[in-house]
Amino acid sequence: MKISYLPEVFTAAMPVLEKLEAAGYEAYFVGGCVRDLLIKRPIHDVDIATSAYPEEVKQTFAKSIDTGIQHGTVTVLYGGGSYEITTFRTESGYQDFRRPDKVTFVQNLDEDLKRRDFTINALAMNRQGEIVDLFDGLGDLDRHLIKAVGNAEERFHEDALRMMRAVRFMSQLSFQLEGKTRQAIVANHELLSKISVERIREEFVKLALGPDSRRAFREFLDTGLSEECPGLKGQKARLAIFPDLKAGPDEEAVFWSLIVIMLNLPVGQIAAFMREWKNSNAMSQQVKKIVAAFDLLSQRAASDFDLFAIGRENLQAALKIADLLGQPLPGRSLQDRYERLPIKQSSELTIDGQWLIRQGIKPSPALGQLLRRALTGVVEGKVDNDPDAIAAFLQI
Ligand SMILES: Nc1ccn([C@@H]2O[C@H](COP(=O)(O)OP(=O)(O)OP(=O)(O)O)[C@@H](O)[C@H]2O)c(=O)n1
Ligand SMILES: [Mg+2]
Repeated sequence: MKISYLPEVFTAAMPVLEKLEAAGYEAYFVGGCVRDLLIKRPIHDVDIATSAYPEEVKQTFAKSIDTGIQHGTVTVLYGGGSYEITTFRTESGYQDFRRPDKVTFVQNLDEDLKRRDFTINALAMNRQGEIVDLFDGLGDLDRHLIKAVGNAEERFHEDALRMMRAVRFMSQLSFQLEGKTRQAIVANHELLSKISVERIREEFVKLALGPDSRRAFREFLDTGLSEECPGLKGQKARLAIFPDLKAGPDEEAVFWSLIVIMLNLPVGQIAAFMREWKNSNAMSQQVKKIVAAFDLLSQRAASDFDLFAIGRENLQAALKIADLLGQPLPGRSLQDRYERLPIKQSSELTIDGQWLIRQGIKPSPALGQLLRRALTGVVEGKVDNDPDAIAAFLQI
């Protein structure tokens, strides 16, 4: 198979392949970029595999960075682009199910492709646009299958994260798991516990935000993978709501909030759960606010001040969650009410503490209460946002 028309990301990278070939080495585009080209997905970056050793790659180009030189990867800066160039390699050892004990460089592309995870990711393309397909990755692209290269058990023992990658690709590509690959995940799901949470999280979030996340999440539960994830052990029944959502989440904060809501976590446990997953404090704070907003809106009629305190973005996220869960909330009218609020931020209030002091109020808890009354009054439309009107309203 030969591709006649190549997108710009590839043509821009051609001189890199040419330079390596001119220096006497073999060089190919490999992995996700070739897969995405063939199924017409947007391509973010291209990866290059070569017979040149890292030192030789560095000698071929003027500018390079040792990004992962111990694994054979050099990042080359060329013609305004940046390219990861990895020496053909095979890996051996894998005592810990995540990193090869040693990387062995090999002299041909075939050996390199053999140790890759899935057939659809084990494709290479040369400078002429010819596809190298040793494991019928093209057939699996047609059949919409995620299938391990060679023996699935071996591939998952080499790197257990690949089991998460399998369900992540299901979601992103709307593919199915091939039978033996699926069986190998079921049989080996416990190996995932050896993998760092950061790496698992990255795949989990990609799964959640992919177009087919609900079906992929079902497999994440059914294969046992969820049992190896922070805070999800023994929670299959609760998480089983996810595949029945009206649609998948389209934002990370909405996704984590949904998980927290499905798990029915008390407010006090949200931060610890988010930390276990190595989420940022900012994400954790955002999720806490969205979940609190969702709880409030589900439990009682929100006042204008409630809406003000929730804020536009968290309101939208909470309403989105209610919609995905099929819990009817009067979303439109709540949003309309929010948009009609006289002010959206405390800073928009025309008075502040200093102003109250100038009116003769002493710095004290009472001053704070006055300020709060002024803010509530303005937000709820009981008084105009004007110092004179507020002074009369507060009777000062
Ligand atoms: N655990 C892994 C990770 C990666 N790879 C190989 O390395 C390539 C590049 O990896 P990566 O960029 O992580 O994944 P992509 O398949 O390119 O997917 P994405 O579009 O998310 O980058 C993969 O296609 C695959 O051939 C692998 O065999 N095993
Ligand atoms: Mg990639």
